[in-house]
Amino acid sequence: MIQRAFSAPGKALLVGGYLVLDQEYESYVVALSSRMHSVVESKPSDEIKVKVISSQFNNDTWEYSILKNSAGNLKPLEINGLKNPFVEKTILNVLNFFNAKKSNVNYEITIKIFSDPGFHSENESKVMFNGKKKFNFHKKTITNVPKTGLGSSACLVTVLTSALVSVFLNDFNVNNEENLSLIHNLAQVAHCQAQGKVGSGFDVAAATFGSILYQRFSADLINSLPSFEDEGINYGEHVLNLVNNTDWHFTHHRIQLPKGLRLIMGDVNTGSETTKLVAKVKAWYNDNMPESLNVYKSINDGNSKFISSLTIMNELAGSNVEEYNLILKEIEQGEFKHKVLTDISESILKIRSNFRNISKEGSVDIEPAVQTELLNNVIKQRGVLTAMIPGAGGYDAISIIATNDCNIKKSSDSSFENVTFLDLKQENFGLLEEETSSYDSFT
Ligand SMILES: Nc1ncnc2c1ncn2[C@@H]1O[C@H](COP(=O)(O)OP(=O)(O)O)[C@@H](O)[C@H]1O
Ligand SMILES: C[C@@](O)(CCOP(=O)(O)OP(=O)(O)O)CC(=O)O
Repeated sequence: MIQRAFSAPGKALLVGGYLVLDQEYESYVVALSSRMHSVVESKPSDEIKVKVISSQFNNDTWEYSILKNSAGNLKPLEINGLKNPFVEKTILNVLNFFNAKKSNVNYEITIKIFSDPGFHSENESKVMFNGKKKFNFHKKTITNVPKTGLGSSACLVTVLTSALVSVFLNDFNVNNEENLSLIHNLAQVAHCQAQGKVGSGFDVAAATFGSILYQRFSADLINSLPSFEDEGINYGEHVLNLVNNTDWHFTHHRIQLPKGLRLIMGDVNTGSETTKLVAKVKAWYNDNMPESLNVYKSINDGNSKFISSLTIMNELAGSNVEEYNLILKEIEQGEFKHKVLTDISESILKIRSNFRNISKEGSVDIEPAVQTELLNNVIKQRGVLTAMIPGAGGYDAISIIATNDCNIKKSSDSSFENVTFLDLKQENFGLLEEETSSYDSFT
């Protein structure tokens, strides 16, 4: 019996919301310290069986036997009729990929999934700690526990893909770029199919590669895959070709917040539906061409200035410690004189004001008035460099970049009453291999 374990981080899109859906624009994606985990056990067998257990959610279990159709494709069938499209599409793509590679896929595989507290509401959950890791156990099934918006499905698909790949690829190594790219490509395909749409994929990219500057792949890559059910199609061959032999032309440059700064995430708790927001913004964009293109260009100018200013800060932290410490002091004192600080703060204000215009013109709550008021109060606090609504915006969350010593979390300001500051930090790395013993005693 072989055992291995993997983990992948959640995400926050600090700049690049909506624009990242277009291949032309660059976005700044931060990986977060909340991780999803998979622990995989496998043994050779006469038939393929895959069991996925998510014991934190009322012992949710999905058990698949595999059917071979007339074209030789492998189709997972949940034996109790239970549905988890993310699990099913992951199994389907990984199995058919390795089947097309002529690898032996005859294994009995059991994968346990664990998810760090940040992904779901902690209400009514019971905390279990085994001395190494802490997980919340809920009385409800996964679909009935409210999410916080860190991208649970992308992390699930990424760690599940890694668990399965590690069974079929003996020397699978998360530090090998080629292996990482295999996980990324397979996970993007499965995630898009399970979601029923091709999003920008920044969440799967962050789960795999960590904090990155991200520019998307072309949606056509995934849209051009034939349907699994198409007659006479060898689906695995197509996946193999797409995943292994196609250049995806996407960017994932590693980034890191400048030294002395940290990310604070505030959960606002009401929630918004990304799909509806995206549909409204697309409608606004198309109805308002060519002015809408100018608005996007203006947002992109803000995004680029934000990104290049953080690069300048990172460089200064290495090359001129004295000047850098003065910059940090200016943030602490709330008096921005250095150009890099005024550039960062102005770039985010510019992005926000453009999104407020889109919100008004397109009747879409990207930065609703309550969030504007909240962010305006946040950026007045000492130690705060800037703050924004991450991702699609709406009523979900706010992100704050602040100094390590900033104590906004302890502020008694009544405008922060409805904000829950999450116990999270920025994380550099994406997919990691973990010690299997870290999960001992969790069932
Ligand atoms: N810990 C988990 N165990 C099993 N399935 C999970 C887990 N976390 C997420 N999922 C799957 O992902 C789905 C949520 O995906 P989605 O609605 O896209 O939310 P998110 O924005 O968090 O990715 C769940 O309904 C379930 O199918
Ligand atoms: C609008 C977007 O560009 C960003 C959405 O970011 P969120 O972090 O809000 O995402 P979800 O987890 O999917 O709700 C859509 C996209 O890039 O797919």
